[in-house]
Amino acid sequence: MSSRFPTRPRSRTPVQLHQVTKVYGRSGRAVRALDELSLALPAGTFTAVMGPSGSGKSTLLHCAAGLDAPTSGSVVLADRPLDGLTEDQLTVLRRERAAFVFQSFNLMPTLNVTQNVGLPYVLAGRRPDPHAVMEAIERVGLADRAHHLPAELSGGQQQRVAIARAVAGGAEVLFADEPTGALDTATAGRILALLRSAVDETGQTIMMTTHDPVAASFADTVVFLVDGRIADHMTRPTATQVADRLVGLAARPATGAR
Ligand SMILES: Nc1ncnc2c1ncn2[C@@H]1O[C@H](COP(=O)(O)OP(=O)(O)OP(=O)(O)O)[C@@H](O)[C@H]1O
Repeated sequence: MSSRFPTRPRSRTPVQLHQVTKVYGRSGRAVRALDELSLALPAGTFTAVMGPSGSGKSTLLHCAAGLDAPTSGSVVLADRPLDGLTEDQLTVLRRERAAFVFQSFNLMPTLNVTQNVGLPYVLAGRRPDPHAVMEAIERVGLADRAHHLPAELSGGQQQRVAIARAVAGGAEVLFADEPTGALDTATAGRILALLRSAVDETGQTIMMTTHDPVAASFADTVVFLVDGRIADHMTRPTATQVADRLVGLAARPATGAR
């Protein structure tokens, strides 16, 4: 897949967060979703973010992707500090350097599957590469739905279109929030293998939240959040090790290790 995509100069550390705190709400009702969290993702790596419900996983992804602004601290995406960028500049940066697989799928309802997957090319002012688009659609198992509209697909199928689009577009960084949450085990395995190959074959950098130790085992590194802080890291994880670590974390308070 890689050879057909336009190559751009890539960052060596495309995602960087420095002492990021995110507080929602005010005074008595304030929630500290991220607490002075620092993290750097090297190019061409796959990182899974895990932790209990409410530990800050989605907030971390949103802040790292420039979809939400931290209360304090700084975020650098593809070598651009996000602080001080206008909303228009942020939109262009996200469009040119990042791709998103979020639970709100953001598929264009009037475009069919093929057109949705080719959309990053159109937004970048290029003609979609039909081979790359079709290959991505085949790899998420939707070749027989290529001309269907999103409304004619199940939720899990729509999610797979979003994944095909993110991979086919060749974005430098792919942010995925529970990308396999709505999928059966076999389809999830297929999608995770596709994400893994996007890292190994095209050098994409992936940051993915998940509750599933099997999904996390496809990553190079797992970051465990507790109360908005990084409580632990694991490299070259196996599903069993991840599951054991989650049980261990649930049994103790956050260490505050960062
Ligand atoms: N817009 C918001 N306004 C107020 N509080 C919020 C908002 N978004 C998130 N929070 C709070 O911030 C904390 C972290 O939420 P976040 O969605 O990042 O957690 P999560 O780890 O992704 O959870 P889950 O696994 O349940 O999806 C939670 O306590 C949540 O209630």
